Amino acid sequence: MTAQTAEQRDLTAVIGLEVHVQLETATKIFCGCSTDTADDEAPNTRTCPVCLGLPGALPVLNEGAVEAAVKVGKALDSEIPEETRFHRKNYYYPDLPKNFQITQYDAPICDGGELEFSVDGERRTVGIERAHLEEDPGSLSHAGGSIDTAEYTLVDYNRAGTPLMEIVTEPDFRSAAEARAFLTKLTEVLEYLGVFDVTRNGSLRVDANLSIVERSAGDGDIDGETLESANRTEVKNISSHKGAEKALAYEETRQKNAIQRGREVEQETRHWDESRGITVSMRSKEAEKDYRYFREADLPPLRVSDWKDEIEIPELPDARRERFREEFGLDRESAEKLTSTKQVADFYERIAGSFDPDTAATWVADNLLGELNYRDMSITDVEDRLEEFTRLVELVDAEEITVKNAEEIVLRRMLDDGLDPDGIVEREGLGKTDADVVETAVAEAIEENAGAVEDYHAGEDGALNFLVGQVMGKTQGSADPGTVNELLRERLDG
Ligand SMILES: Nc1ncnc2c1ncn2[C@@H]1O[C@H](COP(=O)(O)OP(=O)(O)OP(=O)(O)O)[C@@H](O)[C@H]1O
Ligand SMILES: [Mg+2]
Ligand SMILES: [Mg+2]
Repeated sequence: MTAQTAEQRDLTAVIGLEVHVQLETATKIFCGCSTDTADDEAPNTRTCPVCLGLPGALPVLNEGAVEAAVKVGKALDSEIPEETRFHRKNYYYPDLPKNFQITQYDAPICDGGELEFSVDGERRTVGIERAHLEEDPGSLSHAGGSIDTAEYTLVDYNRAGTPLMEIVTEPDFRSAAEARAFLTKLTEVLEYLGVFDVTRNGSLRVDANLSIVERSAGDGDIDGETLESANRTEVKNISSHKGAEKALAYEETRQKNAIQRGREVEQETRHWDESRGITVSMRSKEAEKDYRYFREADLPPLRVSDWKDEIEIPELPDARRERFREEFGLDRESAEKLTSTKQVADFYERIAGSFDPDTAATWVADNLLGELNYRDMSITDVEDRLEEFTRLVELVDAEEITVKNAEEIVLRRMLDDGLDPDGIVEREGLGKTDADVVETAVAEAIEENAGAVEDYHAGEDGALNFLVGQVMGKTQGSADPGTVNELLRERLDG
């Protein structure tokens, strides 16, 4: 065998993701238990014989979960087959009281599809293999926090039976950054659909698959056979986009190192240890036959054929972005900011009509989102105050208050104290002062500051600013600095 140096070998990371997302429904997928979590909820309280897997209890499919799944399928350009079925996936683990999970196998509700996303300014498309419905198992808490060192583990079935969708991508990603950019886009789309809440704890969990394949020089795409035969690792249960990116970057380095040292990468399931920033081996990868899939006889096949056409989805982020650019003449950056969530886009769109779109964009994208972000608030916290916010922009637009006061005083007070803009303007005396009050202040400033006037005529730069400052002081900051500037020049030069 000829020895090749590491530099000569063209090693490429191949990545595919399985993304489990929690669908927003009021009740669980196969029973009437609530999905509403509270911070102080006691373990094992939102449970019933069905989600506890007691003998004889029968599942009943939640219509809302099916509707949400069809929406996801439409957004991902999947085919939604006439008939879809449920299967039992058998495994023995304490998070699963029935010892099987009801999931879908050979007839998932969404077949195929794709999603476009951007990474470093470039457009990419990833194939979707399938997306299916399933129930979430219970949650385990490992004493001390880490699965591999815990002395004991507690189990809570409140989560058991929460509706999940598993969205499986083709192995189309070639870097951890791409995988992360896809997750960002997917989350955005799911939120637009109104089927997903990113702020809910544990609402998204990723299994990240990675293998390293070697390309001979000049090879284009990697062929199917190479992908099949490559040993991949699956890092299970990563709970954030950033975690997925880091775990994949770690795996890429680890596997490349192994290959370059002439070692085989083992096909296995690994665990992402967030605190140590490493992946650790859990078990050899289970093969499909280990699960002994068989039909779930307690649930009849599901036909969505007549119903699926009636299920509508809203305009999705890419389309809305394009429309905002065309309709409101926004630049790419503003359009992106203003469509980052459906709620922001709706908010903007509702006020954009009343003003110049650029003014509205600055107020929503820069001022409002900036101040909200600083306070750890989101647009949903002010959604019902749209009228007040519109009034604020109106006050600025009509030059009744200065931009500076609007940004630094009125907006902040609105958010901190919940007051309305007119009330704040009144209380703080921020209304722009009458023209003659400003005139008088200008006249006084000139009279009282002979030195500065002399400096001004001598061409000294700071003198005018000094005089502007004097006038602003006399009017308690309520005069418009631009106007003051002009008035002073007129008087001094005239
Ligand atoms: N060579 C490869 N390298 C990296 N990822 C791959 C490779 N081949 C397939 N994958 C990815 O592995 C994932 C397989 O997911 P799938 O749910 O079909 O099976 P699984 O992981 O065996 O099942 P389970 O749901 O029980 O974990 C897909 O995201 C796919 O893109
Ligand atoms: Mg899977
Ligand atoms: Mg998997």
